[in-house]
Amino acid sequence: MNPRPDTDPHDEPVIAVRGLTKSYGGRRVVDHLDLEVHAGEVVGLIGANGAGKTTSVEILQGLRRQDSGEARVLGLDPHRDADRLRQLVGSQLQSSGLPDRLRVGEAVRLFAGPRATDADRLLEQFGLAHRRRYPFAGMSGGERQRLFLVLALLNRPRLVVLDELTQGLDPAARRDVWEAVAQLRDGGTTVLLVTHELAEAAALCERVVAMGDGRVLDQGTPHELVARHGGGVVVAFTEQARSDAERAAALQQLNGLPGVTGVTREGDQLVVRGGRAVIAHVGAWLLTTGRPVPPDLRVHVPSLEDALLTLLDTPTTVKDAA
Ligand SMILES: Nc1ncnc2c1ncn2[C@@H]1O[C@H](COP(=O)(O)OP(=O)(O)OP(=O)(O)O)[C@@H](O)[C@H]1O
Repeated sequence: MNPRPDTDPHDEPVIAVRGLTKSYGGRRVVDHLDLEVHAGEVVGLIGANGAGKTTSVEILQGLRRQDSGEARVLGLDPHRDADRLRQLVGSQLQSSGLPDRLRVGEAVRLFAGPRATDADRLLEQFGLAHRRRYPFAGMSGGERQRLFLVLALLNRPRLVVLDELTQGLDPAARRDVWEAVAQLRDGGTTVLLVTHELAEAAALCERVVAMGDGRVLDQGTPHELVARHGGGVVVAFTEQARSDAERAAALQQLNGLPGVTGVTREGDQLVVRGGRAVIAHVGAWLLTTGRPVPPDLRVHVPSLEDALLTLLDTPTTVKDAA
């Protein structure tokens, strides 16, 4: 990742949330949430449906009010200072829409405030310069999302909030939008990204906050979360041993390989678990012992999805609103 020149560790956080709580009809959906985002960070908020991500982000944007706890955005109160914050925060909300007949150029003029940057440059940057005269209805899903990004960035925001940016996009359009967010990240913009796409969080975010039941379950770099909760690497294959003795010897040898934390037999398969090095060592073992590469050789490297599933599986206590 590129250095973030405007990041000063002594700066007040761009987002500072302490003990944030919100209930709907007696059910607590945000439960003493603590969250900090610093200048220049790209932070991903992930979690199951109903974890409270959107509610939290809407409180930060002054669209809802918390029951208790403190939220500061750029040192301001999102509810009391909503007007000032609107100038400073660029938002792309979950169900963004524009009138069908509104053209790209018109949308940009409509949304431009006193702090607006060069819209032509932004349209160019996000590959929409040739679409200026297009109506919203005529744009593809990817183009629409890129237009929302342009509109979110138009007034030179100090924070950009993106909620389900790539929902419903095909893989190519998603890639385009990811690239656009990577440009923001590399330009030093502070981004809070709410997403279900864990590959998106892993690709774009330097820090990921996993939420469940309105609380932070854990946070860290994608790599840290995978290391803590993803479970180890698994290498599985059918061992073609000719005798019980040969099978037992194979098991013992595999158990002794560097980084191996366990070898189990599952049906005909041997399942070797451990750190990443296990992939290389099992491969080397197969070759040096003169074995052919097993046709069913399978390697599973844990992902952010594995980590989140483990985190969400961790039992939480049932709670009622106070
Ligand atoms: N206005 C509302 N009135 C009542 N319940 C609500 C309201 N808004 C949200 N909820 C409920 O609060 C819970 C948290 O919703 P929220 O949208 O914040 O979660 P989320 O993590 O963003 O979920 P998703 O990933 O599905 O968008 C959900 O159970 C939702 O149904």
